[in-house]
Amino acid sequence: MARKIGSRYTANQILGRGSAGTVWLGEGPDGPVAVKLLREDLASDQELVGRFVQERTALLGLEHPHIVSVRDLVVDGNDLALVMDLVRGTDLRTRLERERRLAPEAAVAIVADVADGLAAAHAAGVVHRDVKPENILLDMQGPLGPGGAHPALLTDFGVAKLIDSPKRTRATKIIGTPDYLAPEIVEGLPPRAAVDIYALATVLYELLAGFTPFGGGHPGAVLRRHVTETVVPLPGIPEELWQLLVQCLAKAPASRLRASELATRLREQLPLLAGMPPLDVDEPDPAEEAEQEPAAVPAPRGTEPVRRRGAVSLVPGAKPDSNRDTHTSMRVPGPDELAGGARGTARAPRAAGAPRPGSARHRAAARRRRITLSVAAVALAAALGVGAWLATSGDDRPPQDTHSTSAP
Ligand SMILES: Nc1ncnc2c1ncn2[C@@H]1O[C@H](COP(=O)(O)OP(=O)(O)OP(=O)(O)O)[C@@H](O)[C@H]1O
Repeated sequence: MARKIGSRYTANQILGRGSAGTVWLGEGPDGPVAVKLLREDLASDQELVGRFVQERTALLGLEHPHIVSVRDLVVDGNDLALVMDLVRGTDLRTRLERERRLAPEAAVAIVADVADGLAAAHAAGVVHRDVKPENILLDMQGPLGPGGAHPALLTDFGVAKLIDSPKRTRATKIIGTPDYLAPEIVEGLPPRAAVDIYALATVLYELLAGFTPFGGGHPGAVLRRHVTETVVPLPGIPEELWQLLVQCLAKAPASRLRASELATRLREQLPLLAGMPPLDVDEPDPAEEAEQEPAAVPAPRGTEPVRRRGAVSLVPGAKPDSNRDTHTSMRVPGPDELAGGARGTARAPRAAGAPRPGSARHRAAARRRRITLSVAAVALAAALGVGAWLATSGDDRPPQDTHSTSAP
């Protein structure tokens, strides 16, 4: 059923739902658009509306072939909507679910596109903060690139930051998706451009392997692995590509490549990857994961049971508006839980048919948890000895001296 959005747009048909609202196929004065209509409880939050207006310039200013541009912001009665370029295609999560693993050439081509988009955003002083397959759209009407990959566009720029509440984030929480969270965020540092590189390298690993390097099990264990564990090599991956991944998954943000360098280096590798089939990597064993999960993060006495999964809203207290398991709440893990977690549990991929390495406790479904976390900074700091999990509602812009990048 069609509905008016402000005076200039009509929303005609639902394209998809996320945790923040519903995306519609719409029509505007200049033709078809995608309209992200935020949930009513978000739209009625005056503080949030104020921030949308404040961030208007940054949101509307990002123009790049690999970024889904925001064309307009509509604040109209109970409606708060972002009007975006319409991408006719699918998101990368859907493709990955369908194919399980991508051929290296296609994976690298997609990630190089996203790196180009990030380079432009970082040069404009914007950090995405939520790079993940759900936020990468594939334009099926665009020309086919290397490995048969359609052009990839990064979407949802600045949305995580806007929807995140300063009141709550100033205290002790982070918004994000644990599988893709850079270690420095876990350590309480403000998110700079390098967090996007880490997240994008995680996406590349996931496209190649079929699972993320540090995911699986309890969200607290996932965060701990980002800080303490090293990524385990993927069988059969070309050495140069592996070195690139390792560099971009470095614990130290300064060691990671900048987005423009990453795009260039990835594209240099494309000829070597032409025709290579998807890597033959066996999935970690779900049965072993089920056995080991509880031991990794034991429930402390006298606390509520951990809620392990389930879609919840991006904003605490609001009803979920998603039919996908992309956000999960968790109870704050206590110091005992974190300190008592299993050691050396980073995913250990193995060549198909090789014996299991013994510590595979990762369910396929658990790999895809998209989680919004509220965590106690002090508790984690005590447990890890690395600092607090602090969400920052402060300036997300990368310091120009360390991570500014040039638009391609
Ligand atoms: N600009 C767009 N053009 C076409 N389809 C889009 C566009 N933006 C989003 N969609 C579709 O709408 C769906 C929901 O998008 P949305 O950004 O709300 O949620 P998400 O990113 O999948 O999840 P979450 O916001 O919970 O992380 C996407 O999966 C995609 O299929």
